[in-house]
Amino acid sequence: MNTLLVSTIFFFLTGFYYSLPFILTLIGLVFLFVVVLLSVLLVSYFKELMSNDHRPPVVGSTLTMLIHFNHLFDFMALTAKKHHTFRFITPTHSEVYIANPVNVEHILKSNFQNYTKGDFHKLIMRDLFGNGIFAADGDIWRHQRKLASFEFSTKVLRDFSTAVFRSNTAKLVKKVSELAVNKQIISLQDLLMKSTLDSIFKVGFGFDLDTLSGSDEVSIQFMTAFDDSNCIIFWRYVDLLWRVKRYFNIGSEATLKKNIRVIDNFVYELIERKREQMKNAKDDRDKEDILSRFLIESEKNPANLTDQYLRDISLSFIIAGKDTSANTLTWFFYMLCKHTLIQEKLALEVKEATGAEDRYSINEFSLKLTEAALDKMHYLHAALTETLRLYPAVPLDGKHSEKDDILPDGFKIKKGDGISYMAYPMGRMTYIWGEDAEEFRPERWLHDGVFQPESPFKFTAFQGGPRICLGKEFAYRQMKIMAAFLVFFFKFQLVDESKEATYRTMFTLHMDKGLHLYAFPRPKV
Ligand code: HEM
Repeated sequence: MNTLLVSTIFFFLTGFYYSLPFILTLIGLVFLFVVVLLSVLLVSYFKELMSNDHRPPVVGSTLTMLIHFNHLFDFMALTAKKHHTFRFITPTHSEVYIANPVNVEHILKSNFQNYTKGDFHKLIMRDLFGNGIFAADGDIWRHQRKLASFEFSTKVLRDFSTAVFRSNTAKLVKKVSELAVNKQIISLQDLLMKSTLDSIFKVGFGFDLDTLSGSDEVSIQFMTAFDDSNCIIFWRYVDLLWRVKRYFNIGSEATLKKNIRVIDNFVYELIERKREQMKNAKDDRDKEDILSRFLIESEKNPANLTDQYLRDISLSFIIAGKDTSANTLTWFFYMLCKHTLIQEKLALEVKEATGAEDRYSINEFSLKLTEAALDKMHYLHAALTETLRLYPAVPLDGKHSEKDDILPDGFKIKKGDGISYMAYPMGRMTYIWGEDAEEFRPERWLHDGVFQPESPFKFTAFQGGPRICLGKEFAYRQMKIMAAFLVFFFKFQLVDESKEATYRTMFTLHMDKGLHLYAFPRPKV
């Protein structure tokens, strides 16, 4: 395609093939095409703008989102304080945003069948996610949901993943310890991302990646390509020209294509390696990792579980398991540095629940961090949940309306509208959480010291209804193990206490430029 473009420009510039009248006619035709296209878009824009018969108020267009892109979730929060339901107009349809829990329950549960991922989201996500569960509807979604639900409910996976979390967190503690002893700055988000990637690889695919040690160049390349793709794919929501750029393979789309090649090579090789490993160990087929189980399934049903489909499923697990938990823990430690009393309270709870003594080594502590001890840590559970209320790992979540509908608050939804519930803004609404909505206060989740869950349509970090997150329990277990280890061994302090952290706008709530801390080993007696 690039060759065609270059030769066309060359011919234009040299006039080698075309005469002047021909070129002028061609330019005229292109101009006419652009004018017709713009007119069609403008007409549909104004038609949408005028259709305010019980339609949610219009607060802007794609251009508004583009202008506020770098602080998009805060801009949405500010808008949601004025309007609980509102919309933006894009050249092709309206994008409705909702913050009212009753509306959220309606789209996620009561009228679930009307609110799908839809072609608009699927088209944007397809290059990275393919037919993976995050970008799937209907039978494809049901198939993966069924397979994955079964996996997540097995005791084998539970025991195996707990062991993996413990051993990978022990490695993380050693790494932080080395940096702390030398009084070096710790880039915690980076370390957390590497540690959760190592864990999801072991649990998902049965391989040791060890990105934490930084020795595996290929996996670091994969991780970078993956993070950048996540950003570029999200950028497509405000980039009206992404399809043109993709067609001509230029700009961000050319970068995305390169990144996806890196990702694909990595994942296909992984599938191949796993197949080889399983062939060589025919008698040992009772594997704990998720990919082995999907591969066994694919042998029974090769037409349905192709390599491409296995790639899509595998990638969905990586994105689900890596970014969400690591990002949440990053904001959690940021909050602990801002609220040192809470940090101390947590360290005390971990000590009491495990019965561990200050002088314990990493291995001794690990043995004490049993399931029963984790279950006793209500304050830790509340602090992680409070982090997710204010900094949900998935800050906005988009659906598509299949038919005309009316929301419980009376606003009309048209067939083809996009509709997103806003987890990040919702955490900041006084009409949902009370006057102290913007304060970090784990106590709001406790009654007599016992954690009290909230409705998933009010606390939307894990979504709700039939598509509620499948990894919720898995994620809490991992985050509790990692947090308990780290607060038991270290006290954390921000390198620059005057700076307010912010996010990089993408699918997951990634802290912009990372989290830089000092860690001080807790005194050993
Ligand atoms: C703090 C951690 C996590 C948060 C906040 C979180 C949040 C979410 C959210 C908001 C969704 C809905 C996404 C959508 O449909 O657009 C989701 C779906 C999902 N999550 Fe999680 N997640 C977390 C961790 C995990 C982990 C560790 C796993 C698995 C290893 C996981 C597996 C899944 C799967 C498979 C779905 C798709 C469910 C479906 O569409 O039926 N999640 N998660």
